[in-house]
Amino acid sequence: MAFVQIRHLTKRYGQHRAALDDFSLDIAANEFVGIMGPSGVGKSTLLNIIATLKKPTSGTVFVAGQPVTKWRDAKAANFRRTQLGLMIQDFRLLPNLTIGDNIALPLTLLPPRPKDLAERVAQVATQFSLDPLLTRYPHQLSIGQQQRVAAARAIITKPSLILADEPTASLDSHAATTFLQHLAKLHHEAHTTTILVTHDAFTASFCDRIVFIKDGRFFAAVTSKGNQQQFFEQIVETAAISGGRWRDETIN
Ligand SMILES: Nc1ncnc2c1ncn2[C@@H]1O[C@H](COP(=O)(O)OP(=O)(O)OP(=O)(O)O)[C@@H](O)[C@H]1O
Repeated sequence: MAFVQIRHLTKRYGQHRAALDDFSLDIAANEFVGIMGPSGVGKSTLLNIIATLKKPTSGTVFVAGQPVTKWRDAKAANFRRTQLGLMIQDFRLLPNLTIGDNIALPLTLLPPRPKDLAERVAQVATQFSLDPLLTRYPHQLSIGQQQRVAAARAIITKPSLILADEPTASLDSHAATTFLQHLAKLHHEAHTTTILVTHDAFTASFCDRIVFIKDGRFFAAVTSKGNQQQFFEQIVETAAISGGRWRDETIN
């Protein structure tokens, strides 16, 4: 059984055309899937529904066989806290906490405080090359470093599912590459399942499979055969035939 089963999802905002229109997809355990498509086709809506932050108009998302989109608030909140690692563009570190304390936050907000907290902070800091920065404060870090702190914070709970929405959008190409290398390495070491939304073909080339959405529906999928450059070219070609209004930097 697929780890994430997306079944006939439709989402309407008011009277507008459906943002998602009977969208279905299976994602295997330990798969690293990218969701791509032109602006406004429903990518963020899809991720927010999987994250239980938005309710679908109809359809269901199952995670590990559980109908998470049917759950009420408290159960959904518990799912987000214990199972999900959310990486979003607007990551908000707390300015008055050190980097170490920011990373530890998901484990210190509610008691009990894990006995191995320091080890866990050290471990995720190493995964994102943040070891020398743990006693600094957010304003002393570059945006790329801050984004890696947010990623470390997202994975310290050992989530089974990582959802990332344009996590490299505010980074320059060097910082974005570093971030994606860390994410891909983490993905393969920790055996998580990752769904990443992006409009950028280079970012997408770090994934195992790319699913293209068009007008709220499945359009196409391409799978990596191991060569990142070839996969990148395949992604660019599929993006080009999918049409729509892509952001400028997608296909260059
Ligand atoms: N809260 C909302 N209220 C009304 N319409 C919305 C809302 N959120 C999204 N939409 C509309 O739903 C459609 C899909 O939006 P969504 O943000 O999911 O697309 P996207 O593919 O992530 O776009 P982008 O790449 O530009 O971020 C768009 O037409 C958008 O205007």
